[in-house]
Amino acid sequence: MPGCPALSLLRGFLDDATSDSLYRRLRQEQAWPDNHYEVFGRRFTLPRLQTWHADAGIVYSYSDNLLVTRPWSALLSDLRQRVQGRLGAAFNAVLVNYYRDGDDYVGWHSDDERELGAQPLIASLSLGAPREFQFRRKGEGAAAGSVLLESGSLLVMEPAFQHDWQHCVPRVAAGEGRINLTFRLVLPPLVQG
Ligand SMILES: O=C(O)CCC(=O)C(=O)O
Ligand SMILES: [Fe+2]
Repeated sequence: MPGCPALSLLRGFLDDATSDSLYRRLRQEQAWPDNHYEVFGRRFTLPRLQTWHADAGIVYSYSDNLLVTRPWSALLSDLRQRVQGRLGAAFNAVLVNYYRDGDDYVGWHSDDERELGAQPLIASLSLGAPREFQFRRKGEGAAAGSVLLESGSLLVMEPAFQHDWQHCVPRVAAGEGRINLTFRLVLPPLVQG
């Protein structure tokens, strides 16, 4: 992708009708939790709704601190199959983000928790309203570039992306609802580096 060799975008990974119906079903079926959390005795509000689903036995510090691990629904399993089939990669967990409107966002971060290992491949499926995804090199202040994530697109974050770059989905005026699913492979404790 222009501006970032560690990102590639598969536009139209799912067609519009499929993406639209998946967005509606997920929005209804996910049993979204409240976005107020207490971590280490401090309350905070997450600026979006989230659910975390993983294979049995998977332990992830991020989810431990914040989220209950849920099983895979039939719908989520089906999406995992499709993404795995397309990329020829295995995933054992998915973080589902629901941006209710343009006020919901995710700030600058890398998905570089140690449970993902040194070479984390992360596949990110977007459904619903398009949102801008920005990226910058670690240690730099300004975005180096951005990409519009449209419904049905699959953004592939190559391993180097989490190592060298940060990303965010900023607030936007008058934005509509969007759901994003990031498929991850959480490594068992013994092989964490
Ligand atoms: O919503 C997106 O496109 C990105 C979500 C994200 O960065 C994450 O879940 O770690
Ligand atoms: Fe992320």
